[in-house]
Amino acid sequence: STKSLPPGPPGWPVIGNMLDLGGVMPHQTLYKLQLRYGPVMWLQLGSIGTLVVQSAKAAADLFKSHDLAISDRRCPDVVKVHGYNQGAISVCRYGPYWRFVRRLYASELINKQIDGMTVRRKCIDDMIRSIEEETEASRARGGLGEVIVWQSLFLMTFNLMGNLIFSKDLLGSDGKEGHHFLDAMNNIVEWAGKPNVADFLPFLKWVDPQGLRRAASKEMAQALEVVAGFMQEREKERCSEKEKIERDFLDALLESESDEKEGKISYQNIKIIIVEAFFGGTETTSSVLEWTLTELLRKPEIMRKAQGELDSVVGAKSKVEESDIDKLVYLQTIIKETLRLHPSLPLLVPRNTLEDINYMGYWIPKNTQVFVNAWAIGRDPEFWDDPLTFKPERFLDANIDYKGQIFGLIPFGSGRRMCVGMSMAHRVLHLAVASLLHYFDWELDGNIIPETIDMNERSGMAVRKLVPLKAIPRRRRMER
Ligand code: HEM
Repeated sequence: STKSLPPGPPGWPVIGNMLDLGGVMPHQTLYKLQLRYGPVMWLQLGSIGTLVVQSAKAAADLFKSHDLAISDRRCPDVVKVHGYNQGAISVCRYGPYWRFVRRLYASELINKQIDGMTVRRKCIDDMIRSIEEETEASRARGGLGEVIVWQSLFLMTFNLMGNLIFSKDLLGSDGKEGHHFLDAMNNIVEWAGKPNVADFLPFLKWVDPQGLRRAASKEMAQALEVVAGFMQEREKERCSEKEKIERDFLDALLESESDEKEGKISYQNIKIIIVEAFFGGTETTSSVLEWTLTELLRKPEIMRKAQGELDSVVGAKSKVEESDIDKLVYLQTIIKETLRLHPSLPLLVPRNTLEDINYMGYWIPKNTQVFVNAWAIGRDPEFWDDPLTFKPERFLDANIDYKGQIFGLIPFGSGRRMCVGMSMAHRVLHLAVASLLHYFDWELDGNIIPETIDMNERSGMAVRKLVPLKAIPRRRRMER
């Protein structure tokens, strides 16, 4: 029995179970398949053997007993353009380069408390201002003041990364390069999100039958070129006498380029690490914010309760501060509940086994792709009561967090390769939701019944709402 693979649907010759993966939302297809095959499943995707893990118990066993063995990544073919898979820590091989860059990332980008706090404050204030401007513009056009919330949320996260990395807003009145960069990023994601037969049937790799690699290569070149422009500008500044006040992530990367003692990051890899930070830190966070507001608009009594808490903790202060977050206990449960039902990366980032493993009585060979379905695990009926209902109260008396040790809630993954940006995301999510509810009452157009809001998903850099949320913000606070 230790030599058998987990159960799974029978496959076709050559393509195996490729058709079982479904269309653009494989996490949903896999969730349905577990009804027949159980929470640990095997799929043969062309030549790639794939282990699928879909319950809290099975995830606990995997991460507790085999974390090191699953610390490598499986990287889609389109992501290999321009050496992206070698430079980006989310997809590079497990080893010394990954370790070195991850440490630098954590110390110089994610956990820079003081600078980070100032930047977060600025970007959240800009977000509130942009929502006010949008709503005023809508009223000026004779509308109800309705806004497409996503735009302001994404702008906030994009400019947050721009400020932490380059010390400037990339999207704004004069951000031409920022728009080029964003267009290229969106296009790469579109190409990378399309199922690519060359991933499953490697003999087709060199033919690139769908042209995905060629298209992604062109867009990646454009994104890297924009970053190269910023780097050249910075290098000139660094050579000049002008003294720079704050040291940002770009400075840290450029310094490490010549740091012989610790390791060395090539010029190309610096560009790749920067592109990756935008991929990792923007749409993931803004999609969770959009889902949070959506869930609150569907259940206005939960929104009112959160605002009641804000009134008692933040009171008449004009701004929510980061130091308030620990006291906003109900708000924290809302974020957890949103991440349970709407993890931005539902299958995490696919892993790859470094060796054969004996897992829950099954034999999993070396070089197996591993999908951990965090989306299905958040709906696991063995772990959660009434799993399909949005109910933040479930967390009030439960000691459950998302730091990767409670396996029913793993939106940031677990183990060595879990999200390095989690603590930044945690701060931004709480500060942003608290500010959105502190400044505004949110309403739907009177013709829309809350329960009928479209909850379908679309995939991109992260899984977000297919139909962007539209809502009417009404100012609660006069001062900002
Ligand atoms: C709500 C926001 C976010 C969510 C839900 C999220 C989720 C995830 C997940 C599921 C993984 C894969 C974990 C695994 O395989 O176990 C991951 C990896 C990663 N995330 Fe995030 N993330 C978020 C925000 C961020 C931010 C703000 C950054 C950086 C600025 C970031 C950078 C990364 C990187 C670099 C990795 C790769 C880590 C590695 O392979 O060692 N993420 N993230």
